[in-house]
Amino acid sequence: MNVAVKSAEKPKGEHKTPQVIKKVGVIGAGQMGTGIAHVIALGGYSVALNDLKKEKVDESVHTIEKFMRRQAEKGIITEGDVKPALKRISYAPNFEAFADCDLIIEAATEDEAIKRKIFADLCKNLKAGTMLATNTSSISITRLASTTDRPEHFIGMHFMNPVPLMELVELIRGIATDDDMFALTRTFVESLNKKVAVSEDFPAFIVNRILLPMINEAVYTLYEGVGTVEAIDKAMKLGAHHPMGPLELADFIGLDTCLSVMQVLYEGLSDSKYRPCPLLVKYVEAGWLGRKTQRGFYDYRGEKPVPTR
Ligand SMILES: CC(=O)CC(=O)SCCNC(=O)CCNC(=O)[C@H](O)C(C)(C)COP(=O)(O)OP(=O)(O)OC[C@H]1O[C@@H](n2cnc3c(N)ncnc32)[C@H](O)[C@@H]1OP(=O)(O)O
Ligand SMILES: NC(=O)C1=CN([C@@H]2O[C@H](COP(=O)(O)OP(=O)(O)OC[C@H]3O[C@@H](n4cnc5c(N)ncnc54)[C@H](OP(=O)(O)O)[C@@H]3O)[C@@H](O)[C@H]2O)C=CC1
Repeated sequence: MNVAVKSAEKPKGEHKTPQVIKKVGVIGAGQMGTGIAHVIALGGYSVALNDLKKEKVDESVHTIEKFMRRQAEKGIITEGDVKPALKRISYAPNFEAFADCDLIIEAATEDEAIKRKIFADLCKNLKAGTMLATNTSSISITRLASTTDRPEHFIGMHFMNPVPLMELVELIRGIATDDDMFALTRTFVESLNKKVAVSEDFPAFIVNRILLPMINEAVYTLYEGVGTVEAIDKAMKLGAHHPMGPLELADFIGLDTCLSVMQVLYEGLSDSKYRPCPLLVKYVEAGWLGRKTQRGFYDYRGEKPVPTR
């Protein structure tokens, strides 16, 4: 489905918001870029998926196919939806491949330097009306927008993990994001059957301002010996009805991402309550990043996950 909204006539020379989104570029084929490409392709849009290595994109498309077939088996989508959706996903070997995109969603590593470099390199390859979005969990939209030639057409579009199952997308306007852009991206997100929550552009927005300090507190609970990994996750699943324990969730998100978000909160709000737990730092420094490296608070290399502490 292509999304169109009436956009007010722009004075000549300004970047004109395109009135129709047909093709979307996605930068980063990790767990989030993979999920974002999945739902956008199913939404009827063409998707150009880029990562540093082609193998990552190949792996991503394989994962998308696996989960789409599962969704079809369960009747969430039809068998007939799968092939056309997969056909709409192409490999973007470089940013030139985004020249005909109407929207680019950046979903690379949660590292401001990486994101700034991506946006600085990206814009010269794009047509005037192409809009930009970032899936960042926490970093200032206003600051990232300032690295581009189109801050008025830049927005935070924060999908939740796992993207195909989570209904929410947080929309975060930078100080310059214009009304047309906001309206168009809201319509686009809703065309993916997602629900929007609007956050102001402050560190970690709404979800992660609340969720990540809870996860960090769970790591402190482990660090101080209040409970074991197993006890902490069991307590919160059975005691607070969380679908995943906080440490299991941290492994699912990625401990590097969790640490990055806590650092953004700590630096951005200058409050010691956001100090990342030293044990979280240790796990990241060890390269034990959770599911994506097969080891974090749990070891995933065997039959079932085994606590590592
Ligand atoms: C840093 C940030 O910004 C962090 C954020 O994203 S904030 C949001 C963080 N995320 C959460 O809090 C998620 C918490 N966890 C949950 O809600 C649930 O455990 C869950 C939705 C992830 C899984 O649901 P579940 O009921 O436990 O069952 P589960 O079996 O794991 O998955 C249900 C189905 O979804 C499918 N599924 C799982 N992951 C999938 C994926 N990535 N893509 C597509 N389908 C998927 C599976 O196929 C599964 O079906 P089958 O088992 O029949 O194949
Ligand atoms: N994980 C989560 O639960 C959620 C994460 N987010 C956000 O989404 C973004 C991605 O997170 P996630 O998918 O978990 O991270 P991953 O580490 O799973 O994936 C990031 C991908 O981006 C690639 N990458 C790094 N630099 C570049 C570049 N310059 N150009 C293209 N690709 C690049 C990485 O490659 P390589 O590994 O080779 O460096 C990796 O494949 C982050 O901003 C994160 O905060 C948002 C919601 C939830």
